[in-house]
Amino acid sequence: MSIVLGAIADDFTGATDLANNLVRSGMRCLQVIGVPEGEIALNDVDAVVVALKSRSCPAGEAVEESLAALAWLQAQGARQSFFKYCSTFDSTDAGNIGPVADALLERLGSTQTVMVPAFPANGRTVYQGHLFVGDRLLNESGMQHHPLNPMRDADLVRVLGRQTLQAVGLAARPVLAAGADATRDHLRFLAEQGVRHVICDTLDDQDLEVLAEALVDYPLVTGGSGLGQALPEQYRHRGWLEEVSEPGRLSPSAGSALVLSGSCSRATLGQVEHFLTRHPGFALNPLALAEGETHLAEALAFAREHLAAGEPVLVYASADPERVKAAQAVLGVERAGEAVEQAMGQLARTLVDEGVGRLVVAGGETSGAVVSALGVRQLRIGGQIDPGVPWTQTPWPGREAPLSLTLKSGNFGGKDFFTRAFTMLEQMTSGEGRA
Ligand SMILES: Nc1ncnc2c1ncn2[C@@H]1O[C@H](COP(=O)(O)OP(=O)(O)O)[C@@H](O)[C@H]1O
Ligand SMILES: O=C(O)[C@@H](O)C(=O)COP(=O)(O)O
Repeated sequence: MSIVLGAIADDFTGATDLANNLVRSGMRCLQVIGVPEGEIALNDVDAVVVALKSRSCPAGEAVEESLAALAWLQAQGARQSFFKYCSTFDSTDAGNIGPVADALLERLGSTQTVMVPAFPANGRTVYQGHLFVGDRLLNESGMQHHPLNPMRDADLVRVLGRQTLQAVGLAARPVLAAGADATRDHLRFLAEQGVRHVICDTLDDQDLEVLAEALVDYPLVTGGSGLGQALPEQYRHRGWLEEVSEPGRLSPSAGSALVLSGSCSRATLGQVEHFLTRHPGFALNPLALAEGETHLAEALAFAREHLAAGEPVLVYASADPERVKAAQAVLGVERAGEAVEQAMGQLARTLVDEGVGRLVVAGGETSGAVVSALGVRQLRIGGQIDPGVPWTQTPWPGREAPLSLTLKSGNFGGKDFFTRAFTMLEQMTSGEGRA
């Protein structure tokens, strides 16, 4: 059976975010980790999201992996391709959004794509090409301190212009306000001028609907998960989707509850603080991790003791910008990040093997490290905890219950996310309050 949408996500939390919105809009969606090596069963699947860890790697690698994902998705008959990146446009002047979008367009033999990072439900909007997080410009939102890709410019036409040699244009709000036909005309006009990448303003869900209608025939669209919320309705109009009930049903969960947090984003820092007022937590220090095995062994011992007592436990490296800078000053940006990511991967592997069955991971890169260490290949998408963050499940060898896993984008989720996630899983899997 052919799929309708083939998506390539540049990180794992972003992939579940997109998959979550597709499921909520009625698509049957499978998330795979990396490009599948062989055949996989795609009966009753409308969309596949291939999760890559290509946001912060060298641009050449990101291009190569994204093209491999595209080839696989096309082999599954995808009618439309979607390159998913962060709603805060996480990238640097070296890429990877520009180089990957250029390569995908070229491979698809297409001349234009759009950039729609907005996710209004989570406060990400674009006006006159400028990205806002809530009421702040991107470069004043906290994202200017991101450990790997500090976002110091909110003007996306300018940001993308530094990542590609191709012409970058804008579809501004007045065009969208005039409707889908006017938007299509504007895009065509820009294409005639040789504009390959069009940054699209988006203030609300209605703008996303206009964009989805104007873009349903584009071979490639790019952006955040907001567009993923609006496209399924257009596929339905075309008769490409069957009506399904409960696309996001989960199985009963079991096992102890662990939170691993490597995100230093503002929302996560608040969630860590909130969790620590109620439950135990161990703070990982990247400098101590780089010195040898002792610090990690202490973290493991701490987690084991509290998990054995039946408590949910948090292990976190999340720290404010000053502490992140201090660690980076000694180890360098990459080594500091790697030290934390490696530790998170080892903690996850060991503790899941020992009986953790419900795991929340905060941070995109961190989730990539954890999911890779666990060797997870596919995720079934369940109900939503907060916008952009669903519970997911994957079979776990030797256990009847699957491993329940949440990959939380750094900046998503309410203050009580870490505690509420476990309560909501209970409700979702016992049949009450399914999202
Ligand atoms: N205390 C710290 N010092 C330096 N780097 C850190 C620290 N804690 C986490 N990191 C690194 O910061 C990066 C955070 O990125 P990520 O997990 O994608 O979070 P987010 O989703 O907020 O972007 C990871 O590479 C992580 O290992
Ligand atoms: O679009 C988004 O904001 C998210 O889906 C996403 O990609 C977040 O990435 P991280 O904050 O790095 O988890």
